[in-house]
Amino acid sequence: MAYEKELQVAQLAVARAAILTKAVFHEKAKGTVSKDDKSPVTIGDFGAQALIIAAIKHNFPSDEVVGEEEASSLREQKDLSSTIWNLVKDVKLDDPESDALLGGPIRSEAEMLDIIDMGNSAGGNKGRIWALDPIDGTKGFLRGGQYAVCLALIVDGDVKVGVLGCPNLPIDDREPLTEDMGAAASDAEGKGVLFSAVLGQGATSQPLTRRGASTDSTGVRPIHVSKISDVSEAVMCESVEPGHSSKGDNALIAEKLGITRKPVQMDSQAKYGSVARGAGDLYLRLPVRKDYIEKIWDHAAGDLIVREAGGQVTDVAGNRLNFGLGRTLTENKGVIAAPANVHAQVLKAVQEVLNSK
Ligand SMILES: Nc1ncnc2c1ncn2[C@@H]1O[C@H](COP(=O)(O)O)[C@@H](O)[C@H]1OP(=O)(O)O
Ligand SMILES: [Mg+2]
Ligand SMILES: [Mg+2]
Ligand SMILES: [Mg+2]
Repeated sequence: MAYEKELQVAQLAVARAAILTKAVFHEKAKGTVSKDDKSPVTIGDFGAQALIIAAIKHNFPSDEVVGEEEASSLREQKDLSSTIWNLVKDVKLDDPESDALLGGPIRSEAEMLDIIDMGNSAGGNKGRIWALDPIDGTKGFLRGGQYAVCLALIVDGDVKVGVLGCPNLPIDDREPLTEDMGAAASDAEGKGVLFSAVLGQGATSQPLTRRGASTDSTGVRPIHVSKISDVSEAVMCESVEPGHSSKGDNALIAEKLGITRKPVQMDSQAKYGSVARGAGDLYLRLPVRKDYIEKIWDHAAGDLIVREAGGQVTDVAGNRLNFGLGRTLTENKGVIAAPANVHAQVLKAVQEVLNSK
């Protein structure tokens, strides 16, 4: 099968990075610093980026990576850098065979910083480029909500492989979303799911932990978007952060579609995963600020996983997301993810609301 090795490496790399993010999730001090754009980054984000890029470069040395984080602030803050190194150097998968496939441990703190900076590809529509968000939903991660470790392989501008590790979502695909899902999340028993897709091969879910090359049963299940026919019964997913997408527009769209259930708010691409397995029906992300351009690492894996599960993903104009234009989605505004049979109806309602403003 095409992209078999890429999928295996991506799944194991995300699972290994999630061991680190889960450890940081339970710590009070998460080593948070503020980036130039005022958004937070933690020791978990840096550590996960190092582990995942190391695994990619070990297996596919000439591939490029568009990663969210960079190491410049760490080179100036020795304490922070050594805290991250102390976490990174000890992380390994249960299964030695799988660990070896990822190239084993990173050798030194200096090498770790250089690896983090290998996420500096400019992106584009030529060649093999991985899009990496080591922790998507950092604000949720800090708040104790949902977050996701996100990795996708883009070849000549087209997403071919997508993997989302969601440590705080239920393993069970059938568990309904609850209104407080995004608020007090945990990674206790029964939590932690890994969503995956390869273009043309469908989408799956499986438990995020206790997996590896020698595990007999990895519990891989095919997933599908919901079979909703009456859109008024839809469960809508949206961001927690009011600055990331317009809740006011979502409320007007819901009203137009006759949706009466309150939207489920959760951070990160966990929303794409939830729609892909039919736990939620719709994911709407309408811009708040006209000047914000979405980043490819915030959407590449989720876009493929939803489409391979039978959904459709477009921007507010009805165009597919274009991942071949660099590090950002310069041609797209907003995101609408929905089962294919209701997407047109939802898009129409979105456009009516936006045009009436
Ligand atoms: N103004 C904005 N509009 C839309 N998305 C944003 C905005 N500011 C930050 N983001 C990004 O939204 C993502 C989280 O989305 P959600 O709220 O749905 O979980 C984060 O990756 C975050 O980027 P960053 O990682 O730089 O904070
Ligand atoms: Mg993100
Ligand atoms: Mg991030
Ligand atoms: Mg961030």
